[in-house]
Amino acid sequence: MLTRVHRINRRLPRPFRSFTNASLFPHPFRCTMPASKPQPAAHSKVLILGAGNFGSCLADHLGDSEHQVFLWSREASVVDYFNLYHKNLKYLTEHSFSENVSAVGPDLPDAKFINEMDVLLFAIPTQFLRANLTILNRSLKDKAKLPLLIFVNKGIEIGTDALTLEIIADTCGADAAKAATFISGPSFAKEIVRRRPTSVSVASFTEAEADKTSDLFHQPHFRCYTGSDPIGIELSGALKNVYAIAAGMSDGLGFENNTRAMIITRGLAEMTCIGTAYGASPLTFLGLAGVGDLFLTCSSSSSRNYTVGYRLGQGESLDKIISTLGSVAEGVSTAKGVKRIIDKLGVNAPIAEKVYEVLYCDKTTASAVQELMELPSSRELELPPTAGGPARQLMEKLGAVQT
Ligand SMILES: NC(=O)c1ccc[n+]([C@@H]2O[C@H](COP(=O)([O-])OP(=O)(O)OC[C@H]3O[C@@H](n4cnc5c(N)ncnc54)[C@H](O)[C@@H]3O)[C@@H](O)[C@H]2O)c1
Ligand SMILES: O=P(O)(O)OC[C@H](O)CO
Repeated sequence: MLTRVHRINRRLPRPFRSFTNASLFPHPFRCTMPASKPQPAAHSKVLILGAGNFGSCLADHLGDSEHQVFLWSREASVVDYFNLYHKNLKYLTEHSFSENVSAVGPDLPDAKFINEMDVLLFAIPTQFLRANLTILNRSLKDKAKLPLLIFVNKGIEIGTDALTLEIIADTCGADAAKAATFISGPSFAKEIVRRRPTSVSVASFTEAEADKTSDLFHQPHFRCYTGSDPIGIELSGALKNVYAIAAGMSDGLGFENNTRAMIITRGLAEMTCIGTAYGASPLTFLGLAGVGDLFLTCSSSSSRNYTVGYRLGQGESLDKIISTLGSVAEGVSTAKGVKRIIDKLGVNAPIAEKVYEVLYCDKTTASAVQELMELPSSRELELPPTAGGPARQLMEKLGAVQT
């Protein structure tokens, strides 16, 4: 049954198989050649780095699809407990994991182990990715035969304002970044382990790599839609976290449905303007990773970013919220990078600005909302006239040739 779904997908004409913006918004950097070693038809060996909520749920999903999955945790207690009970000591604690998943760690696996893998999947929060990739790169000797590289984090690095593509290029080289694939979209871990119908965007500059990732993950309860705008997909995932904080703040202050709908819709307009000025396709923000994930996280207390905002709106301090959340809320650190990016691009993004001011400039949530509501009237939808500076710089760093 599952294999049949894959076959049907592969037979469809290309326009129906994948969402690609190439004709409308030609990305001059698309690569068509496969870059990672050939993937086995079944029983791939997958190393998932990061045994938090999302790494664990994806390990379970791939284990259920008969892949051989190794889940790396940097905590010895999590590794031992998992291998004894097939449960995660800290995250999704009620769930019994697939027998095809075993835990490894706390040290990062050695070069021999890494090179036996068909797939490396990174589910590490953005701020810790650079350090881990730097160590791991020492094991990736043969750059012509890399494992398939998949990234699921949704954030912007503090200090550098780097997207994950740039972190990969800095640590593992331009070819690894061009081959990297990104999964993003409305996907709460706790629903994926219960096999609730879910869909995600999968993007890479290298079409064949996005197809491989889609093939690996696609199941009747977990649909993948491929695309070729990884910059837009990355920005979507990072930015929606900031707007989820704003929506949570509004609810925490006691505002109701009209206000949340306003934040979601104006948030989408801001995200699209920021992305377009950055050099992404505006259409990407209408996909699962954009508006899909924005809807999800702005309207559910299951979202950690929404929860941070809600508790701020209720009057709790950021320090207390972070120290008791028990899990990462990427929007808190990402708000810093977003503020610098919008300043540099000269994009009007008042909601993102106010979130930054509440988090880092001691502005109260009530005055942030009041200031937003007192802004003069403006045109509703206007994309920035110039596009692409940061994306062009990033692609120059990748040494990507025009095709
Ligand atoms: N939870 C979700 O539903 C979900 C869905 C999609 C994407 N994501 C994204 O996936 C990423 C991970 O999120 P999560 O929900 O698994 O977070 P989490 O808070 O549940 O887990 C974080 C994991 O990172 C590990 N970690 C912390 N510091 C580390 C370090 N210095 N080096 C290596 N590992 C370290 C922790 O041990 C833990 O295993 C985030 O970018 C998040 O935005 C999460
Ligand atoms: O809990 P959040 O806010 O980090 O959201 C998790 C995922 O990004 C939802 O797609």
